[in-house]
Amino acid sequence: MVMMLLANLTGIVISIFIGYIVFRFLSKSSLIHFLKKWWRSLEEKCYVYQFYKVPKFNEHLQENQLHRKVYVYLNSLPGMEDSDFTNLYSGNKSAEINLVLDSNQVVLDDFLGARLYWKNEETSSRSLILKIRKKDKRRILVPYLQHIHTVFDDIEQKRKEVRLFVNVDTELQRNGRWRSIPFTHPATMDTVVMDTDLKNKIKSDLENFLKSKQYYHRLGRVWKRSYLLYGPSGTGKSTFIAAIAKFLHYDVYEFDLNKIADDSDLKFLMLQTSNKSLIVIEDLDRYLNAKSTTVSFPGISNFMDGIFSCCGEERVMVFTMNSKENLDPTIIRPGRVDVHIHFPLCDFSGFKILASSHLGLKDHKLFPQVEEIFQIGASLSPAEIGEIMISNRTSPNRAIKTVISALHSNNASRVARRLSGSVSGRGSEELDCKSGLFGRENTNPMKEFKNLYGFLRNKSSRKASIDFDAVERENQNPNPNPDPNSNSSHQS
Ligand SMILES: Nc1ncnc2c1ncn2[C@@H]1O[C@H](COP(=O)(O)OP(=O)(O)OP(=O)(O)O)[C@@H](O)[C@H]1O
Ligand SMILES: [Mg+2]
Repeated sequence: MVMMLLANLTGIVISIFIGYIVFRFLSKSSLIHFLKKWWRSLEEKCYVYQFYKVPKFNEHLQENQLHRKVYVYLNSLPGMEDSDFTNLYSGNKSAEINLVLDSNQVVLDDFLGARLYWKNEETSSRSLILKIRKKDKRRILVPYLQHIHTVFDDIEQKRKEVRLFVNVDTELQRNGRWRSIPFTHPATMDTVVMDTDLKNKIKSDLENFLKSKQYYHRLGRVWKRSYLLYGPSGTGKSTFIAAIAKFLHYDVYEFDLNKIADDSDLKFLMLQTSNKSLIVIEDLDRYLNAKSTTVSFPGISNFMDGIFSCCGEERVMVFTMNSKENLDPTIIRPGRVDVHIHFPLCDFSGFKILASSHLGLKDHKLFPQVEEIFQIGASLSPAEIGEIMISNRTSPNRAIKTVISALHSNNASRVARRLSGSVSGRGSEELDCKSGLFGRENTNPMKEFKNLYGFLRNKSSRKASIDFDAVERENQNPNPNPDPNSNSSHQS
């Protein structure tokens, strides 16, 4: 009995083993590929198909834009990589390789549960032929073509060179008021030192904005999103603007308010900006707090509200400030500024990120000493710490020692000022923040947020903060017909 059981068991184990070997052989050999192909062609024979032709040229021999869009779309499909045969071309950037359809190549695509077949017919008249099951046609054809348009727009946007536009004086306007150069700033979202959660929140906020066209239109709102970056000098605000531009592949229009004659000039310049662009005003606080201003307060408010953008949309506005205090709070009210992002001076975790990126150090025997001095309140801006590390990059030991002594002297002058009472006035504290010598120990972010919206979402006074208050409110009063593409719930 036992012998029989053992024999059966051995038989089962041997059959499993043989089955496994056969399966491995089939999956590695071309047989499985042929079986799949045979099954697919059998399946195809069971359905009735509809064909659509997208010719490369129209009857006037002009290029059919739809052909171009579909062609670009097809070349981007993951199915291209699985094709039996395709062309490889080098791209514009070095080391970039593109997969390009070959003549008569067939590519498969899936959309909303339907399978679509495209053939690149390069006979006398070059065309792309779409084959689609008749039963799926009515359901998916229109959304599928819209999907191709959207993907094409995205690809084009990513390919195009990002440019930086700056406005010139009214006297120099013979060639237009905007001058542009390629925007080659090396900063990216990865290189900016910032709390990782906060960075991810900002990235998904930007991505959601891009997907929310219908939602904004249904609400009758200008499709724009405004960010306020505030914090002491050298904390990465301008660098972050470059990172946003790269992330979105948007051109940057930097408005220099000092070169703008009046409100209507500001309006004129705004009308000359293009869609899908980043509108930037740096140091807005300094301009608003200055005595002589050519552009009025309502002029700037209207600009921030986006009501000037009568003819364009999809704009991201970014304003930078060293401090939100001393400002008329209406200038940064929700709707006018959607997201507030604080750029703090360095803390120990920021220091560690800088040490890792600038010196390649994950840990060091002097780190506990650095942590200790951060804990007693000393601080420097990422710009200052980064600079010390760059100039001492050949000797990480020396770099950290220099950071420690810079932190010590920062702490000593901070204590001396406190004793002499000179930090009691907020104005002088701002000045110190600009030179990067002082922390924000007197600036309570909780108070700032409460003052503005009666609301706080800040992990610690040293950590960068983001205020999604406006979005929260949208979530609390959701639109009865929310846009399926719009997703702001992640921000809560
Ligand atoms: N958070 C950061 N991440 C990465 N680099 C930073 C950061 N902060 C500062 N730096 C570096 O310090 C230098 C100055 O930064 P940046 O000009 O962005 O500061 P800022 O906040 O705009 O200052 P300001 O208020 O004076 O305009 C840049 O070279 C940048 O690379
Ligand atoms: Mg700056």
